[in-house]
Amino acid sequence: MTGVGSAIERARRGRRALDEEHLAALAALADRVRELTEAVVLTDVEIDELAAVGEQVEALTGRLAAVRRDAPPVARYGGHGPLRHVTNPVTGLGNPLAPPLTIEFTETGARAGFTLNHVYEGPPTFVHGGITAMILDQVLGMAAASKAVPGVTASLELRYRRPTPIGVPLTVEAEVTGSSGRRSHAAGRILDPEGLVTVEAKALFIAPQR
Ligand SMILES: CCCCCCCCCCCCCCCC(=O)SCCNC(=O)CCNC(=O)[C@H](O)C(C)(C)COP(=O)(O)OP(=O)(O)OC[C@H]1O[C@@H](n2cnc3c(N)ncnc32)[C@H](O)[C@@H]1OP(=O)(O)O
Repeated sequence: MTGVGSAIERARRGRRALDEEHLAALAALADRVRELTEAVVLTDVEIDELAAVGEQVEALTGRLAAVRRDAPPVARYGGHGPLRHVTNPVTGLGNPLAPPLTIEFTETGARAGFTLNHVYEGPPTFVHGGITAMILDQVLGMAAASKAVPGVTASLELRYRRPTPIGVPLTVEAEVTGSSGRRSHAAGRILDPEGLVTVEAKALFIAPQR
């Protein structure tokens, strides 16, 4: 077996699934680490306190790393449905880097409401463009996977129309615009609280060959 498709399938099959209780505990830990990350970004404590907290965090990292998996786990959310990648950097409940977004499927695609804090800041008071690109890639990809053919991103085109603000409710939405064979096309956008488009995206997803 060669090719990206079989590599993805082999990797998924080899991952150990978490039960609901374990997933809930991992998600709670990831939430605490999100709070820690925001506290690091905004802290104004003295240098000695920074060093002291750093030592404590190092000790906690050692406790978690004491028993390691070879690769991140998968789980069925709510104990049913498909195996999900619980450490996806956009939606993963178990990944502190993920905001995380809860994506709903719509008639034509997918959408999510979310708010980003200063951890995701690029230009002062605005979201980093790489972060909005990552979110759009994921949501367009999920729209394509649910309404057309699941695939990896072959191209992603972005238009940054206005800055995306930090700390306010945002919406991301995507719809499938076409599909043929192994290819799915999707379009989407991020909207600010007034409904103004901040970033527009178009993407092509291709189902990898086995
Ligand atoms: C088991 C499956 C699971 C899949 C998973 C599902 C996940 C459920 C959704 C979750 C949502 C995730 C959303 C985030 C998804 C990432 O972030 S994926 C990570 C980023 N992307 C990558 O790493 C992809 C890297 N690239 C590749 O692996 C390969 O280039 C690809 C895209 C699989 C294509 O390779 P290939 O199958 O060998 O392609 P090839 O036969 O050359 O081309 C096929 C056709 O597409 C066209 N094409 C290829 N590339 C392009 C392009 N960039 N632009 C235009 N046309 C192109 C070709 O011209 C060709 O057309 P035809 O000749 O058929 O008319």
